[in-house]
Amino acid sequence: MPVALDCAGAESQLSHTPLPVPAFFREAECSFSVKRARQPLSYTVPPRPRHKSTLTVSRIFSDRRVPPWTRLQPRSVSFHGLQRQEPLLRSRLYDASKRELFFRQCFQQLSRLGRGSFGEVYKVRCKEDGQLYAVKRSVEPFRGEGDRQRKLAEVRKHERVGHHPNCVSFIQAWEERGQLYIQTELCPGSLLQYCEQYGPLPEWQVQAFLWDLLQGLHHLHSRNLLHMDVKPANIFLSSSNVCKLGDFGLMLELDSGDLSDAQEGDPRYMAPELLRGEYTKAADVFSLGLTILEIACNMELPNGGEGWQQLRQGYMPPEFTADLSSELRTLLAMLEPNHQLRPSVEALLASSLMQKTARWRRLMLLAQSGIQQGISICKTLLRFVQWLWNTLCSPAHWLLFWHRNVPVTPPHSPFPLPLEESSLSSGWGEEEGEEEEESLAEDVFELTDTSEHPNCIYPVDLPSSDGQPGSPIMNVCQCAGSTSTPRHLSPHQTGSRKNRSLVLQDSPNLSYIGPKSPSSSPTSSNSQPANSLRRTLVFEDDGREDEWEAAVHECSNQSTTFEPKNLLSLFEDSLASEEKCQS
Ligand SMILES: Nc1ncnc2c1ncn2[C@@H]1O[C@H](COP(=O)(O)OP(=O)(O)OP(=O)(O)O)[C@@H](O)[C@H]1O
Ligand SMILES: [Mg+2]
Ligand SMILES: [Mg+2]
Repeated sequence: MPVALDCAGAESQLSHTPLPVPAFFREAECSFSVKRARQPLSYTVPPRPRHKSTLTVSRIFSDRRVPPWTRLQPRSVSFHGLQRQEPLLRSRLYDASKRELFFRQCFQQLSRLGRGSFGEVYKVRCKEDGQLYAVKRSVEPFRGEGDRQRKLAEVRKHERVGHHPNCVSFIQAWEERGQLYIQTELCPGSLLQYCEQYGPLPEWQVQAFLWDLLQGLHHLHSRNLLHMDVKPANIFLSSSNVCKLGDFGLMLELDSGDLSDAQEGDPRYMAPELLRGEYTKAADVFSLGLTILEIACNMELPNGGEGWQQLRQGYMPPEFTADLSSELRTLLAMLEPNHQLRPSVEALLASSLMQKTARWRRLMLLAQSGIQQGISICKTLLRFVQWLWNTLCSPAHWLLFWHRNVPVTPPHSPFPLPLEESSLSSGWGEEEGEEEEESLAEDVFELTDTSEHPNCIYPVDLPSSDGQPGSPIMNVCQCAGSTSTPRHLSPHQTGSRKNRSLVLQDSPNLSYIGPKSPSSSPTSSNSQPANSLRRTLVFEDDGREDEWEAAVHECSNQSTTFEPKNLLSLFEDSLASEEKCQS
């Protein structure tokens, strides 16, 4: 029969077609993957806040009223007390008559730490107290009052958090020319960066971090606050490796009763019930559970799809979790799909594993702080001894120097020089020098540090008696805004403070015109007054002595720790004494 034949033909055709294999839930493990080396962890920028009420812009009937946020003076932003205060920001370093921003007048910008959806974060040094801080500055000026209020809300939330060792501390906030600045404690890095460097983390460290974070969450939850964006990028590490919750931009205040502005954080860490609009403390517990799974198992968390669904249905891929201890796996009940059955922060802290961790973690932190204090005491003592040595030895050195009437130059001197390298830094000691070195490499701001002038030339050492070219004569560093920039700075000269200091003779742009070459004997330059040493340098290509003079003058005026004139006069005196000796 034709029909039967047709059917048979169709059947034979179909038999060659591969049948689709049903993808069973448990077999879809390929949705999970191990983190790829050097690929940033699950860092994604959360969605931008919804813009509900941007001001209407009419070109015909423009609103001529000046919005309050464009007021020139910086205003403190604080929500403490019943009424929002808006006093003028004060600092003894701030001069309102200058056009320069408060941020620039009172802080030295060292580097950019990161950028989020709200703003850019800078590592800064407060010029008033000399301490390092992080300052988050909103990228765009306020678009209107609604936008401004939304941004200012982060300040209110941060203020509500208060101080806790496991939360990033808020210092102050202010607005100026339509931009918001939030100054917080500086943390050396985030958990995201730490895992990129050291991941996968050993279990003892995961347990320690979990305990820290539970402490931080307990503090928030006890104040009816939901973080809503717990993830490695928003967890910061202190210098003693204590985890701190940060970035409170999406935080929800449960007692405010208004959850209309609630936003979900990063979808990778999002609790399933948030899709249904159920905002509870359990959502933070779920995000923390995923964070722990990620850092303990080196697992790339899915952004969506099958793997995303599985993790929210109580399935944990055994090939990732097999190596975890049974105690930690029990704590991963944080990933319970039903938020009502999910353990609370208090229950987790009461677990035997966390109780055990609490004991040794407290001891470890105590020991760490003891060691740190010991080190800082040793450093202070060392500095004191160094200072004592310099004070006691320097006069002896100079007495010897005068007695022998021999022009001993600093590089050949058997005594330590009173002028140390640190005196060229901004004056915050050795560690700070190192910090700046690291930060300047990725600087994004115009540097406003007056003690450091790129492109300015400082005499730092006297030429050696033999006038060998190896003797350091000048220290050249880069200067913002100066026209005297050496044009062909090699990358290693621009890279760091130490590398930016280079011997003048090696500079392609500078040469001697007075004592023609560095190898000429010092006696030949005796007739030249020491002050004219300044004039012995010109830029080879265009000989802009005036600009150079001006730059040197400006730098020597602004530098507080370094006095080139003293050294030059010393040099002059030594030459004179040598001349006398020879005659
Ligand atoms: N206190 C701090 N110490 C050190 N680095 C910080 C600090 N605060 C922020 N950062 C860095 O800046 C980045 C962005 O900061 P933050 O997450 O607070 O900004 P955001 O604009 O709110 O970002 P998001 O898009 O996550 O909301 C962080 O990922 C981190 O690298
Ligand atoms: Mg963030
Ligand atoms: Mg944020």
